[in-house]
Amino acid sequence: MVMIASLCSQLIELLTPSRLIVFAVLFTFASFLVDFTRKPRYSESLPRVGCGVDFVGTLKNWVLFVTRYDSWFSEGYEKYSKHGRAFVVPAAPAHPQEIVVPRSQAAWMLELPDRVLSTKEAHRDSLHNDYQFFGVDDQFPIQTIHKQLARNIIDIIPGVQEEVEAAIDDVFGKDTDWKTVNLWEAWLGIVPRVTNRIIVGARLCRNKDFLAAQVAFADDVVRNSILLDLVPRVFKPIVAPPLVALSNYRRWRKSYLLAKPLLEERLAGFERKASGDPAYLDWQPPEDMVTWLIRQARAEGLNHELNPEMLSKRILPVEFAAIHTTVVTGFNLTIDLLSADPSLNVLGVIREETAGVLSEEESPGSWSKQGLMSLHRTDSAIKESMRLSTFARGLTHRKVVAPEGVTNATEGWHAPYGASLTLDMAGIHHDPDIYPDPNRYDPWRFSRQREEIEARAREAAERGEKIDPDEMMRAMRLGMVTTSAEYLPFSHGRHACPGRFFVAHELKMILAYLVHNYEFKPLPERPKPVWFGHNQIPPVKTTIEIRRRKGTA
Ligand code: HEM
Repeated sequence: MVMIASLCSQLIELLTPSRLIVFAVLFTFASFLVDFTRKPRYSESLPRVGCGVDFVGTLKNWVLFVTRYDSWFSEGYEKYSKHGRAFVVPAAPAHPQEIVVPRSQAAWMLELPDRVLSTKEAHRDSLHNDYQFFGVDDQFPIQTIHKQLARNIIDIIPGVQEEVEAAIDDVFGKDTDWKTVNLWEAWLGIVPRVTNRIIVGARLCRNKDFLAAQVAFADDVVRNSILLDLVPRVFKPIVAPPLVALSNYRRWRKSYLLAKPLLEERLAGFERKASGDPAYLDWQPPEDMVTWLIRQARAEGLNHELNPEMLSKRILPVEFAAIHTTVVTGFNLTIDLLSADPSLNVLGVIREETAGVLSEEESPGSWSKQGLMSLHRTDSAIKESMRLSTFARGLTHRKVVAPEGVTNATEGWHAPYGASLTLDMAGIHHDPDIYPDPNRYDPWRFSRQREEIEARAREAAERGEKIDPDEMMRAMRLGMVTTSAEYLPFSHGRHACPGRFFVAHELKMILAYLVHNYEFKPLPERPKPVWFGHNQIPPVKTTIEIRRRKGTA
């Protein structure tokens, strides 16, 4: 006993604060090394960018990843991707390095089945889903959006238009004097509300506390992902739970309590209608994601899905996928439009096009799907901004989940289980061989091509001829919702964003309402974003000068 006590006191004497610090640093370093040895190893034949693969090079890569990631990609794009070769780019310390697949092999990558290359597992690793979304699998709500959103788009347009107009009036006001507005905050005032119109419906989408909790949850997911990327894998089960409990859990709980009455009411409505309650025979639930989730769970007999708590957790991944992506897209679009070449009169052209179509709608002033789809120039201005102003280096990530790995037959390299594959969206979008003058915002880049093909078709028709059907097909494929290996903001292939049809309508309605009801002062130059690892931090302090047009209030 005496011996143990004396050993303990000797130990305590040894543990000075400086020794404790050294011990913590060594332990963290050793953990990174253990992580490193467990990471997938790539073929020697794959070229690499960054500071090298030896010990010192790896350490440098981990540190410089934050500031050099974008330039490493650019270097690799020029040296390898443009020549149809894959290359390896360093990643954050806790992640395997990424194999950047060239555009010429995008089809190969995207057509491999999910049991070989998984989107779900790639997102799970990058967002640390198991911790951040409370271990609730995200595939059920993702399937709901895939199956239901595009199918219901015609029915949701009137509600979305109503919400767009009310949100913009609230954010920018009806005062006809010039005022200065923070642009990021403005988009945060519009998008979460409009998006939630299709997630939780008209009542809750206007509840400011509910929206604030959802936005804060999404912010926390992003921040925690960045932090957890820097933590060695062995520490994650220790670090992640308190981090998530302190932030994500609190936000979710707040949004859950606010949504609970609505969710209970909706669940009861379905129950009572199904049980033949006479008061509910004519009851029709609003078409929103809550309804779609309940319908899908009932159809599949998934009773554990049918409670308010689960429903409120199910909407979290969709809120996350939908809100910040749309906010940053709308934000970039506004600064691209306001810093565009004034001689193009972009806002004037959009005003003219949207006014023309809106006045010819079956119910003038109310958008229809057909009307929105015929806004070719407005579509082009948005699409061009999404091409130019990429907010991440790439958005298409896949993880190798086949135990035997995957072999690329074209080049002969092998990617083992756990390897990470990605497409270089920013490299492709800024390649002059694909998009001439790629760094210029050319709002009519896509509509010009469409109009040229349509003009040729008209001239051919006048001569009693037809143009090549492939040409007409090409014109139809120039819209912003058509994805391809050359246009990747919504990714491409079977996991391409299922929200893009809604986003296209939403952004066009927002833009139309803004240009009809407000005037803007141009920006002298486009504010610049900053790269942080694979993401861009938008210039969120940007302000714009805006005033309500007289006679529109
Ligand atoms: C401008 C706004 C948006 C952009 C740029 C965007 C982009 C993307 C991208 C790049 C992906 C990844 C696809 C892949 O891994 O291959 C994705 C997935 C997804 N997005 Fe969007 N998104 C936007 C808005 C939305 C909205 C509004 C919703 C829902 C209302 C939504 C729902 C989803 C879902 C559910 C997935 C997962 C698809 C799957 O894994 O199969 N997104 N989005």
